[in-house]
Amino acid sequence: MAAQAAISLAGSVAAAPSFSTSCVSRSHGSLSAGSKVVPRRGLRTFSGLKAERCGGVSGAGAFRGGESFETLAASIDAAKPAKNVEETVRPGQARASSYKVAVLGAAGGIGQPLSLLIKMSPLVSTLNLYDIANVKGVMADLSHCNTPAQVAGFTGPTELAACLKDVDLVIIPAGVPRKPGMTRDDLFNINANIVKTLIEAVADNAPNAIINIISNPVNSTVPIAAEVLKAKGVYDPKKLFGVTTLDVVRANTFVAQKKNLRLIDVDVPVIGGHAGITILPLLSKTRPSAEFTPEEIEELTVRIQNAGTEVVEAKAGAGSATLSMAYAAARFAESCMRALDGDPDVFECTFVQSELTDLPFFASRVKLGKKGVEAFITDDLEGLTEYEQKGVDALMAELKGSIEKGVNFANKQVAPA
Ligand SMILES: NC(=O)C1=CN([C@@H]2O[C@H](COP(=O)(O)OP(=O)(O)OC[C@H]3O[C@@H](n4cnc5c(N)ncnc54)[C@H](O)[C@@H]3O)[C@@H](O)[C@H]2O)C=CC1
Ligand SMILES: O=C([O-])CC(=O)C(=O)O
Repeated sequence: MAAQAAISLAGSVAAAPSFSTSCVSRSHGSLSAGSKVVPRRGLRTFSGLKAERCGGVSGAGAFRGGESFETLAASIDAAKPAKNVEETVRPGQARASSYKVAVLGAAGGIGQPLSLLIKMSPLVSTLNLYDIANVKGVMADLSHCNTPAQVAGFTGPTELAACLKDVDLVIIPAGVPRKPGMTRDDLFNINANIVKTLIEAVADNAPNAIINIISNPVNSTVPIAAEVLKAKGVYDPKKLFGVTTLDVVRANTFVAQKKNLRLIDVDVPVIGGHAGITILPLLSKTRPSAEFTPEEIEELTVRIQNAGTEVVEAKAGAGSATLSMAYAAARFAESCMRALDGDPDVFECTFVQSELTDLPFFASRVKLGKKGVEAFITDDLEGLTEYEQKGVDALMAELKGSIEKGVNFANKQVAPA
């Protein structure tokens, strides 16, 4: 395992107003058309998703349609459109930065709103949508938005390679969602195969891409992906991410509500994994600092751990979180692209290969850089309260089992390289 850099927030990093919350606060934290744009160090915010580096796009959010042609043109890839591409604006001159993104499972409950949010990002030049069905309609629909990203649709396994060719970022929300009464692990049998097949194609066609895995159970699908990539000889642990951003988004929301804080100011790190008790919010590390009674800690922790189930039950058989997940995944994708783009202040909690605990994978706050994970933030795990330490101790066995289940599944299926 490669040695991992670790950063203490007490050091230089701490001085930077760098956490997701501060980024959100600078960008006003909402998608409302009335959001103001707050320039910072010459960079620009965009659409409430914390995209502070917008590749030459002027401050106005592109989704509002008020931007100039020059503004749009500056962030369009001047390269020839790929197969199935429908241009939404005329190609312009060189852009400062833009990325090619693929969403696998793009026609689904998460995939559609996520693709819309990605389409709104001025960091994106090309948006490739893949699903086993219904992509053409989603592509036609999205391609009418007058934002710079060029949309292309790809349907079924024969078009998967073309979808993935040379992409910088692959986001995977493909797979079945829960129904009431199910655990995330109940999705394993179907989703493990889906993720394995998709990651094989990623390894073959976009071996250098950053990979964001949303498909559940994340605690197992990420280890599966790692094993598949290893077998293909292209595993880079710094570039494989399980998306746990929704846990942070929920923690921030619930804490702000409980403590009557400005929603966009709150930042709560969430560590461990992404299922039940493996989701562990560190309320003692809340920023701005807040006091909680033991009852509040118990209530908030349990609510954050069960928030996915709260949505599954409210949807009563119609699926699980889609809109909040799309928001969270778009935020994480933006963070990855900002980091690729050289923004030095990008921090997110995410489920990654890690040496912070005895487990091979663990969700924690990391610093993202041009090559993926740049450093692990060790401060969050230091000085835990007794309640939090008990939470860590309690989650280890379940998380270990889920990781091993994924690894065993993958190793039964993939031939060594
Ligand atoms: N990481 C997280 O925080 C969260 C994860 N999820 C997970 O995300 C996944 C997707 O959820 P939804 O979008 O609500 O489900 P959905 O059923 O609405 O959409 C899934 C999409 O995946 C597609 N799909 C199925 N097999 C595929 C394959 N082999 N290749 C490409 N696409 C394929 C389907 O056609 C469908 O369009 C579920 O596993 C769910 O549990 C959901 C919420 C939060
Ligand atoms: O609960 C689910 O099945 C979907 C999910 O991961 C979440 O909403 O956190």
